[in-house]
Amino acid sequence: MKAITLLGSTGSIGTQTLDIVTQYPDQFRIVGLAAGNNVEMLAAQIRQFRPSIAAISAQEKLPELQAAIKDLDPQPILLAGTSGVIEVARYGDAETVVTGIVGCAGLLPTIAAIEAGKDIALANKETLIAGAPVVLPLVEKHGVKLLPADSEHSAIFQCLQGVPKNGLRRILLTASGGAFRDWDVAKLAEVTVADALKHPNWSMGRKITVDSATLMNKGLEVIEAHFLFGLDYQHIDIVIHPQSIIHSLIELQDTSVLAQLGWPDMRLPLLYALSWPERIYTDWERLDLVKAGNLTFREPDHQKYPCMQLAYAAGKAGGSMPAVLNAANEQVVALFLDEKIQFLDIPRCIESVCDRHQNHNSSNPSLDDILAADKWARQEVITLAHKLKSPTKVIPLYSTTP
Ligand SMILES: NC(=O)c1ccc[n+]([C@@H]2O[C@H](COP(=O)([O-])OP(=O)(O)OC[C@H]3O[C@@H](n4cnc5c(N)ncnc54)[C@H](OP(=O)(O)O)[C@@H]3O)[C@@H](O)[C@H]2O)c1
Ligand SMILES: C[C@](O)(CO)[C@H](O)COP(=O)(O)O
Ligand SMILES: [Mn+2]
Repeated sequence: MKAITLLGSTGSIGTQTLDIVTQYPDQFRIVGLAAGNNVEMLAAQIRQFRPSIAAISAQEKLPELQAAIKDLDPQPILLAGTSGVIEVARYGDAETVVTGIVGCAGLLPTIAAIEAGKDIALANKETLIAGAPVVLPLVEKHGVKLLPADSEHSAIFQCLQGVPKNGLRRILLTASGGAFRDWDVAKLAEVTVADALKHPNWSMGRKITVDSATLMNKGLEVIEAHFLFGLDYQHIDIVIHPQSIIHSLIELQDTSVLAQLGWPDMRLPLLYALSWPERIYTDWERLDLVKAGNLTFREPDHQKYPCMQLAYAAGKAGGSMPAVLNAANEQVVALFLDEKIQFLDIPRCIESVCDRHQNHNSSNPSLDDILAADKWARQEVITLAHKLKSPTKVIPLYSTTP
């Protein structure tokens, strides 16, 4: 039985992971849970899965959480704040930590888990995009596995099983095209938050759904693929595939192309990240190609979606630039979701902040450099937002004293 700790248990990735644990109680057990501020759902999860330890990031919610489960015997260790989430990440006999926290808030807990010798089922892409210069050496040093749970990177990882070293020539990342894939570019100036949250194929958290709508999610996934699979950027391509049945493809040195297909269901990549190298039987709906119908493909429109090229440029720049791109995106998406800026301001703000970082890019950033770049980028976006619209709050990433 595999012992798991789940970070971000109350979110889309978190609840789908718990669906898997519920379906396979003989295969998986929960050691730790961590959430942001959804105290009701976290309390219910603690009651159902009886973890040894749990944390809620929102410090002020701890008394409410304690009260909600005070009848449980034995009591789990209950913690709060960033330090509490970090403690959960490193705690006890968990073999694998599923990283379902959204954004770079997942970075410090993921590092703690790696330093505690735990394998990582990586859903939280921002952690790798921003933190790879620190995270990848730690993965190597501690001899842990970094198992992709993002659907495209899981597809690539699945296709790579059995491929000889140096056999990989090119990665083709598929993209649904997001909420506005059939919208005329002229109409993008007037989109609402509700419009952006209407993903055509997947049900996900708010931030990533906006990222899918701007195609920044795909740009981030290009950087994620670079760090996970070691290919340079000119060998990582994007293709629009509206049906989201092919979850990505790899081209081998002999030009053969391998693909992984399935219904758009995040439980499958999550299950594989937890069961690898084994495969677990499921009674889930099996793919029916006739029912799936036509599988179509088209070139990405870089004029309509500048975020992809911004991500390629940041990835190629390397150093602390991916962290700046990611933080600027997190902050500007938060402002968009707060209806403080317009949809088309998203790429404009990100481009401006990345431009201003060019002469300050740290080529081999330390963790402190990455955290500082992240914080700087968020503040820059806030400053820009003042020029675009009314003032707003900085979206805190983390407390700087873990
Ligand atoms: N959803 C998908 O299908 C999908 C697919 C591939 C990759 N991903 C990646 O997986 C990650 C999570 O995405 P999601 O869609 O699951 O997001 P989500 O639904 O918004 O859930 C985010 C989770 O993180 C928690 N959280 C937020 N800030 C936190 C903090 N400072 N400390 C601890 N927990 C915190 C939230 O807690 P509360 O809700 O309690 O505040 C929630 O449990 C993202 O990096 C995303 O890119 C998601
Ligand atoms: C589900 C998914 O893996 C989230 O990253 C997928 O990438 C979302 O679809 P899209 O192709 O980015 O719209
Ligand atoms: Mn994805």
